[in-house]
Amino acid sequence: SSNNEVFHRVPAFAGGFGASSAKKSKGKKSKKKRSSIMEEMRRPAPEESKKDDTPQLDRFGLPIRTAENFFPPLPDDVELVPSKGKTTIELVQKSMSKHISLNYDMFDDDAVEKGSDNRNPWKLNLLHQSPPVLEIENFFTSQECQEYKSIAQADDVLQVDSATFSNLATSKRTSTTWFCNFNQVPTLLAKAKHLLNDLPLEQMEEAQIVRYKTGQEFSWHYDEIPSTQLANGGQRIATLLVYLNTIENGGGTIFRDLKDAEGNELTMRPKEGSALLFFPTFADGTPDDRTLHKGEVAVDEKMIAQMWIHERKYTPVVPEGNSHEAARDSLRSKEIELGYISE
Ligand SMILES: O=C(O)CCC(=O)C(=O)O
Ligand SMILES: [Fe+2]
Repeated sequence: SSNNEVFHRVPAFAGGFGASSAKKSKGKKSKKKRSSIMEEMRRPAPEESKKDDTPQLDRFGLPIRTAENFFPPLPDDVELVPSKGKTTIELVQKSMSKHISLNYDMFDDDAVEKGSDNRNPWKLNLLHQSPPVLEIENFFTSQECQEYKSIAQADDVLQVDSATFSNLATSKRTSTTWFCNFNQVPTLLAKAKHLLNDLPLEQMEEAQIVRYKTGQEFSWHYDEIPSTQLANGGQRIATLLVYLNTIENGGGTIFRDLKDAEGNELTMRPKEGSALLFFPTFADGTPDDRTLHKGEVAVDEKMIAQMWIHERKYTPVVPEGNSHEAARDSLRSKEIELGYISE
């Protein structure tokens, strides 16, 4: 199909590694050891062993991991500072001190984009202070959202391979992912570059468009990359995702350990054109375990465009032949069109 020149539709397991740092592994190990002994002690006598509520144990006698029990709780002394009150650019900048730089000059004191006369301005909402989680309202126009949805929906040829959960996996992802060629998504590239203070194109991972149909989800995970797989571009220092439609029920992006200003589990409800920006690791590549999150089970169909930002130059791996270089011209045209640079 000619669509294959534009993007490839691939099984949904790629992206979102559900990784764990050395620190987490240690915590997990001691936890599992403890519960293993507990399980041994509670093991039913042989004549009872057919009961349905017998815990499922693996060949080491450890409880079988599920997406819900795999991730250890954060230590009690970890810093968590929810957002209170209204967002100012000063507060955003302060909360971002250990992270990739934003283009602070483009915003006024109230974190509203300056001088965007005839369109809805970008507006930063600091959803959480430490770790920082930001919403960027009006990141995409409605028309841009439609355009990006159709990039994915144009491909009706290849089969979807969805469920990817096994005992060995830490996370379950049942959505469908389309990997875009850089030269097909100049708006996303130009806007990410502009927001992230002229971020080099080479640090951007392949853009993805993800669709969740009713009942589909991406369970708890970290966006960081496993420590054994950092050769290509190092860590993911930022996650940028753009919601392509507004959703009333289900499909939120939820952070397990973060609270909103009212004390509820921090949940971003998908809003057409809004972007969510958060940081799987600090700018130096140290994982930030506080950003454990999930894409909640969708009720209404949900679509997002997303991109991860790397520490260093990243070499694209999909689709075949994809390159940053091939996107230079379309990116430049888009930057001129959006008024980010002059001709
Ligand atoms: O769909 C969402 O709300 C979150 C997606 C996500 O966390 C991911 O793709 O890594
Ligand atoms: Fe994620």
